[in-house]
Amino acid sequence: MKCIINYSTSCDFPIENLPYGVFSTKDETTLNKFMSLQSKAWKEAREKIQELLSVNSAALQDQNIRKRAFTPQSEAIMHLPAAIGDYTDFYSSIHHATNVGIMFRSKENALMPNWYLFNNLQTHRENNYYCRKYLPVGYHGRASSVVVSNTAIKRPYGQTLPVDGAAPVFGPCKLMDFELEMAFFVGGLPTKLGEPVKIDEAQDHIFGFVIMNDWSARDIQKWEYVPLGPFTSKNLGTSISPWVVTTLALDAFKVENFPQNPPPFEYLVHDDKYNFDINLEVNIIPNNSSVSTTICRSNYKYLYWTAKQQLTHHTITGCNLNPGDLMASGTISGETSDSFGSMLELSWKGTKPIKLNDGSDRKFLLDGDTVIMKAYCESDTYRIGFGSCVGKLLPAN
Ligand SMILES: O=C(O)/C=C/C(=O)CC(=O)CC(=O)O
Ligand SMILES: [Ca+2]
Ligand SMILES: [Mg+2]
Repeated sequence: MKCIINYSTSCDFPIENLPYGVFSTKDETTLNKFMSLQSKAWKEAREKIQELLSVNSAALQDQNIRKRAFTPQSEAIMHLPAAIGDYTDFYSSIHHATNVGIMFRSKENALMPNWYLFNNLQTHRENNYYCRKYLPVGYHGRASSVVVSNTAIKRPYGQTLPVDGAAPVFGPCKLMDFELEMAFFVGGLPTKLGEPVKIDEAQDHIFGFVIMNDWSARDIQKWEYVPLGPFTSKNLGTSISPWVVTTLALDAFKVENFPQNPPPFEYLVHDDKYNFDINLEVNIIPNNSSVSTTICRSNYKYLYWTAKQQLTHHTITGCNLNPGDLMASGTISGETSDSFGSMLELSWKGTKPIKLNDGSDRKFLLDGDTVIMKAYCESDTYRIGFGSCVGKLLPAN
């Protein structure tokens, strides 16, 4: 496909991508209505826009029409792509779940039996194909605190337990972290309460993906999470990138699913590929510095559970979905230490400081740090980028 607009091969948004977003010079305030159309309409819109943008199309040859049709990116102020009614965060990377479990609990109790049932004392890495993994663990997050990229995040106050067995203290979070995630927007007609979405229909409700930073206050989390899971440690702000890259654009980058052998319960089984080869990276720029350091390189394909399985499991009890709902993958860590998707794991609870290119080091985030997450797929001929998800950490009040 050749586009009417010139761009370099490293451009995130070629004609094969066509992400959707909302910016303030337009009348459209959210994409919920468009997301609520059914998947054949998403396909039709994409094909029409691709046709209009291709070099052979007559429609945009007229300079006046072009002026009306395009807004320079520099003049557009990006907003959240949708009014997010509900937001859920999964926990679908087995590497992340194991690492956090070891640090929050112990090696023996790292994963709960619902995530992973140990058959013997082997680790999951030795025993990966022989043990049972039951369900995509998740928690209902706080939709009101999801913000668009470039919104600053304030270090929160909270209760923490500095010494096991001693009394908790109240003060600013000392172990501020990011979580490298991707999230998908739910699309299609709203579903009805009491009517689960079948695994074969799940793809019709997955509109497209964004990059997500689930900012996490680790010391607050460790004290508060038992037994209902994370609460205030995760509602201080969750950042997403503004452009929703459609599942149609990602189709060319499908790869094998993570092996699930023996298979999960029938309602979660699907044979088709629904995993994506999306390169992910996290960069940190310290306060008053221009020196960026890439501290993590990971990939969406390391996730154990697919987005279809997440969505189907979410609705198995009859929970209803609305277009514009957001479902996040959970932190995406690979097996190797350079692919861990959080500071908690990269610095192994602060025991292994991370060297930055400006000479400083980090155990957790410092005030003024800017966290920049990027995601892209690459083929020989083009690149499907997600842009970036950026946030600066401000000091506590
Ligand atoms: O208690 C634990 O094992 C950890 C829970 C989380 O950190 C929740 C979370 O946000 C999951 C994730 O991003 O993978
Ligand atoms: Ca998370
Ligand atoms: Mg959050």
